[in-house]
Amino acid sequence: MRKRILVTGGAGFLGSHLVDRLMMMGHDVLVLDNFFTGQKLNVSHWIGHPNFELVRHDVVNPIMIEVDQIYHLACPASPQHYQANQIKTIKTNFMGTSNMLGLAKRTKARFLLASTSEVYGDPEVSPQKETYNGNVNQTGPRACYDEGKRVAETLTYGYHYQDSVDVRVARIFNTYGPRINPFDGRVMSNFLIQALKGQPLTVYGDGSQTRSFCFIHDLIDGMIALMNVKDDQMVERIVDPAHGKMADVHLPVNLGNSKEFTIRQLVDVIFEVVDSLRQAGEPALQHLPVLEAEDRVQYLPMPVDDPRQRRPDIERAKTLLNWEPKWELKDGIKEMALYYIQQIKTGQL
Ligand SMILES: O=C(O)[C@H]1O[C@H](OP(=O)(O)OP(=O)(O)OC[C@H]2O[C@@H](n3ccc(=O)[nH]c3=O)[C@H](O)[C@@H]2O)[C@H](O)[C@@H](O)[C@@H]1O
Repeated sequence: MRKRILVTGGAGFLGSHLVDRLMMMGHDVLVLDNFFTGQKLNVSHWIGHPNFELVRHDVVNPIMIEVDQIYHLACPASPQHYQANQIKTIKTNFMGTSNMLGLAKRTKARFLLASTSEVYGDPEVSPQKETYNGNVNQTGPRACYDEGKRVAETLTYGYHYQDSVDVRVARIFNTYGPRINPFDGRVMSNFLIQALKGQPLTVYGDGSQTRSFCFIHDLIDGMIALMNVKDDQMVERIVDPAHGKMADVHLPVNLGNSKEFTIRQLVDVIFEVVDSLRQAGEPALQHLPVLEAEDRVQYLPMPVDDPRQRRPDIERAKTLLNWEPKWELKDGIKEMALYYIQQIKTGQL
């Protein structure tokens, strides 16, 4: 059924892929973005389409519109970007989420919060289940994002229990793919650009920290499935971590790939992909330098509070949504490399 769907942060990396899919499903899509990290170019192919609307708007300010569903993604996601203006990051998560939940309440729209694995902080358990309450440093440099998303979750459940807003919370783990800004600062874009340009890969710490990388198309499948699953299925009868007794709990859902890699292992996969593209004769790479094996990695200090390990337990998503990631890391990295190669060819990089 055709719906009117709002995507906040819809010109960003995740948002624009979500918009593509919703548009292709035939929905009316309204994008709000303040273009702090989002880019018009990510959605420019929809401009002029009768089902599509793009509005420059900061979710910190309320907006009055009529919608059936809200995907609330607006917030810078790269540690470099969200730490650049910590107050703004907290405001975006607190005030922005409050405004969008107010809108959901008024319009009776279903609301999906794009939360994050960062709510688990530097986890002491692996893999991380939705019932794990996390280990977050609330005064550290990442707190603006981690605590911001935690309070966004709290607000979401507040509106659910108090005002019966139909909500879903997706805890999104590291996601990668085409359209991540090459200067985003996160590991996948940094490493790929460096490998393509023949620069040393900047490994923070000794590279033994782990992450689990989900390809964008898998993630979007999961988000849409979560938005459209029946409300009564969201509730699970479990031992409630809040008081240790059996209770019906409306839980968030981890969305991510459960295959875990050390950052050193990621370096190897990146080189495997880029070297094979070079060997296949990719013309854009022929004039770029290639480093000797011993010069290919540069070790830099570990950022403060950088989580040592991260891997989602996705059993809940598998059962509830009949969903699991399909893309292999190597294949996803190749797609992303081809996207940057196109930018190199057109002189944008
Ligand atoms: O995706 C998630 O679950 C969340 O985690 C990410 O944070 P982080 O995992 O630290 O993302 P990156 O900046 O990509 O770093 C991943 C790992 O690679 C390392 N890294 C990063 C960049 C680099 O050049 N070199 C490097 O070794 C970092 O120290 C970290 O251990 C981002 O904060 C969010 O996009 C997101 O909500």
